[in-house]
Amino acid sequence: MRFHILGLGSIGSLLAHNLRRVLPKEHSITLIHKTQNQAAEALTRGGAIHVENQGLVSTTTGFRSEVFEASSTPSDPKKSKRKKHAQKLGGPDAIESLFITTKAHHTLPAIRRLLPRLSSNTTVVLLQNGMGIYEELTHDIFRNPEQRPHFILATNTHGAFRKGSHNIVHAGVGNIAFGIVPDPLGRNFEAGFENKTVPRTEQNPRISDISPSADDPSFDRYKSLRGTVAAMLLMEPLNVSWRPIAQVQTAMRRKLVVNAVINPLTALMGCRNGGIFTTTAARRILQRVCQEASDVFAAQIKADNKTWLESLAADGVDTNRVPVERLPRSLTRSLLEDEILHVAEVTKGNISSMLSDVRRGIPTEIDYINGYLLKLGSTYHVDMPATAMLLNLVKMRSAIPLDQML
Ligand SMILES: CC(C)(CO)C(=O)C(=O)O
Repeated sequence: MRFHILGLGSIGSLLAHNLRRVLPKEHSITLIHKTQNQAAEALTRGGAIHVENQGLVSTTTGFRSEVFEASSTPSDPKKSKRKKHAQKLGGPDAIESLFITTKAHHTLPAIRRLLPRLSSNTTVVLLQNGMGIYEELTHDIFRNPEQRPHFILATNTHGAFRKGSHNIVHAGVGNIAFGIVPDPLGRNFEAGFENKTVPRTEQNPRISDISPSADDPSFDRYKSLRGTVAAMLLMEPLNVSWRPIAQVQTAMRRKLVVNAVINPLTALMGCRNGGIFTTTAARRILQRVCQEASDVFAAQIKADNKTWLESLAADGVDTNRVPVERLPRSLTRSLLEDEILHVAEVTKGNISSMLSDVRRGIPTEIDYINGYLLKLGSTYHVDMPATAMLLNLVKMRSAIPLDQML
């Protein structure tokens, strides 16, 4: 199979390295570089990725490389026509499995440029900070559910940073949890989790629920999904697990709130993650944002329940006995606070991604973090003044140079 990785920051490179270690050589892994310069630079280093973990360095080679700028410009109609043709034939330009680890705001433009190479047989894995990217993709690009690629949503707690362009330090070993977005054609990928014939502890996901075998008449449609899930589960050093999509969404919401507090505060204060919660003032902000986030998640769940119960009632079901979803305990204010304090402690030496973006003068992911929460707030009529204040301050921090020594 052919795997492509878009976004070669620390997490993208860590992923590429671990994939290369577990996949036999006949499966190609292509690193999509942003510029010719970056690709050339990688080549001078033999195309290798070095990962340091507790002082031990391991190296992988054998990657293919592509340049995003040159190979994917949609303004060349001839090229794009060729690619469409190649893709129809399952040719070398078609992308089978695409891991996206770029900044959230780069996703849409990147997907637009790769579009001629994607089809409903492709699998796209979104492994990024922030939320709302999948919703934007389906709203703006993949409007027809039957023609969209398979999507895997993943959340990551590994800590890694770059020490030079292809040297990555795997500083904090965490985990990656992923779930598969339900199939528009109705195949139940999560049947294994719901198997009532075995005890709860044995209700595990099964690759065969994606596609039983090569005899499956729809094998081509699900081949890349099957291959991508299998490859992800092989990456043991990254502690990858396949979970029900609802659980992954809860994990993503928790991570979102972590990022909605730690990232803006560190970017505004210019301190490491461990430096923020040393004052009661910071703890007050922490409590407010967690309360707002918890309230908005509860309002969203309540509204979803209402819509669902109304549709059941319209079908004549007695909805008084139907069990409804409740706010998971892990999304209550106090557990969100505990999680944020824990993450700040275990990543105390980190420079957050938002502080790093502000320092480099590049756009932050604030619109996909606090901005996503605020969109939920306006949809479900929940006031979120502390979340909004952090968003506005980060926008100011990006726009106005600090320490002007007036
Ligand atoms: C968890 C945290 C805050 C670690 O630095 C992070 O995800 C980030 O910096 O974006």
